[in-house]
Amino acid sequence: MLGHIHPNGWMSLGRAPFQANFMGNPNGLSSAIMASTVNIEPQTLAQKRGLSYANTIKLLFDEILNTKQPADRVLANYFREHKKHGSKDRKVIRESLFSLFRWWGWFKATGDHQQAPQFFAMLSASALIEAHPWQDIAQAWHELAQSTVDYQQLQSLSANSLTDKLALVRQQFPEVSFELTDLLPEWFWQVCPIAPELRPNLIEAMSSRPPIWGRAQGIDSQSAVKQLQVLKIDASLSPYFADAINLGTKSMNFNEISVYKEGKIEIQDLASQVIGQICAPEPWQHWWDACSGAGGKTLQLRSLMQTAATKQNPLVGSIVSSDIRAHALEELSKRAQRARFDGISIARWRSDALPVDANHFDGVLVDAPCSCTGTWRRNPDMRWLDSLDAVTDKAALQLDILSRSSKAVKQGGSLVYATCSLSPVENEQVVCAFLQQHPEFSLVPIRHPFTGEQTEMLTVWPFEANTDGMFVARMQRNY
Ligand SMILES: C[S@@+](CC[C@H](N)C(=O)[O-])C[C@H]1O[C@@H](n2cnc3c(N)ncnc32)[C@H](O)[C@@H]1O
Repeated sequence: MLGHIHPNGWMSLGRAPFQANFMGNPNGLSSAIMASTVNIEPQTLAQKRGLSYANTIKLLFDEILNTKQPADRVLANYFREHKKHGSKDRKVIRESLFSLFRWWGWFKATGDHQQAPQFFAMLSASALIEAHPWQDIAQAWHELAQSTVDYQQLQSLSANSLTDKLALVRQQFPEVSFELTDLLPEWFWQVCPIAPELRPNLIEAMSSRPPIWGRAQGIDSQSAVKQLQVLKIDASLSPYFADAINLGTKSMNFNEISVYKEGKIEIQDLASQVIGQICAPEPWQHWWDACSGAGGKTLQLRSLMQTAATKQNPLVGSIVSSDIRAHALEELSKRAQRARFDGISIARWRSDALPVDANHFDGVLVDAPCSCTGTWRRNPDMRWLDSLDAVTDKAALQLDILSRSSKAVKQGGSLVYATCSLSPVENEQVVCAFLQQHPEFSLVPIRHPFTGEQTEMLTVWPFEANTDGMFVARMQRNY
């Protein structure tokens, strides 16, 4: 039986000139996509491999766009079901897929990606823009795209800065007009009114991956860095916080790293570490992490308390961690055990009623659920899967969680509100609405740890120290 050839060049399975090797049965993915292959006869080994990769990436790319499920999740499911992909295959598939989303703001203007040559052109452009090491595959994609643009010439262009990348994409698709602002969705600019002169910095940061940031706990950061360097991990100290460690940009399996397995380092973005630093808990204080999730900030708070403890100022304080998700709290317990932290207890939110005592805590941290626009650098697909609602639909919940949690703060205590959103809708506006309804609280000025600037509410921009984006405001209960 002959396969059905679509006019766009992708072809349902059957007898095809070349049938891409799907390397297994992609259970859970849409069968229409699963069946797609391409009606192009590859000539070289690189083209055959390029075609095979392209089919897998196309299948995943469409699945993510169609179902709006995060790329990370779709990819994890796919690899769980397709064990025969080696680590190199996984890397090419993963990095290429993420690149497509990172540059989708440009690529979507280049034509219909359902057309096979168009999809190959996007893949080769993304590999060139990001200078991926598999240039033989990138060249094969360029050949399969049947582009008339000279590949060697494209390859000779620099791709270091975002302006270089823009020049490169303009060369590859001379008939299309591209702008830097296209790289983030139009609706984002409506809810993130950053000063126009800072826009290019923000776009550049959002179009690249930040390094992996870690935090030393119960170990001196210098000795943690040394142990990591022995394992050939590109680790270095950060100029901002004594416990922060830059782990470089290469992905690694932390479960093979002893300092991690022993709980001596935790993975935590540097912007997220700002929140614990702003909380600055004293060893004798009692803190409540009201939206603790799996405990990234609980562990940081405990570590900071431990580090600050002295004979005169002993570690007698505690942390209570709460979330609505039981599974996240279980994960938190495991992480606390791994770090051998005591003084942390769990109180799950089971209803709107406070799961802890009112008027009790020296400090309450509300790391509220939000749109997560500040983490788009690590999840470039989310900017295209979400819409304006992702930013505008949570303000009422955020204000509600903040108001309910504030009841646990004792007089003279601190209330810290944080999000990983870059929008005032989820940040300043929520804090202002809260302060209007709660005159017993007032803002406490804070110092930006990266810029030194004094401010009342702080947005950590991804371009300041190569991090995610975060927001934080610290308040005090006066009566
Ligand atoms: C930004 S995440 C917290 C991340 C965490 N603090 C960390 O550092 O890893 C927000 C958390 O709020 C929780 N959450 C959502 N709705 C909530 C609610 N109504 N009350 C309490 N927590 C809620 C979510 O389950 C999620 O874990």
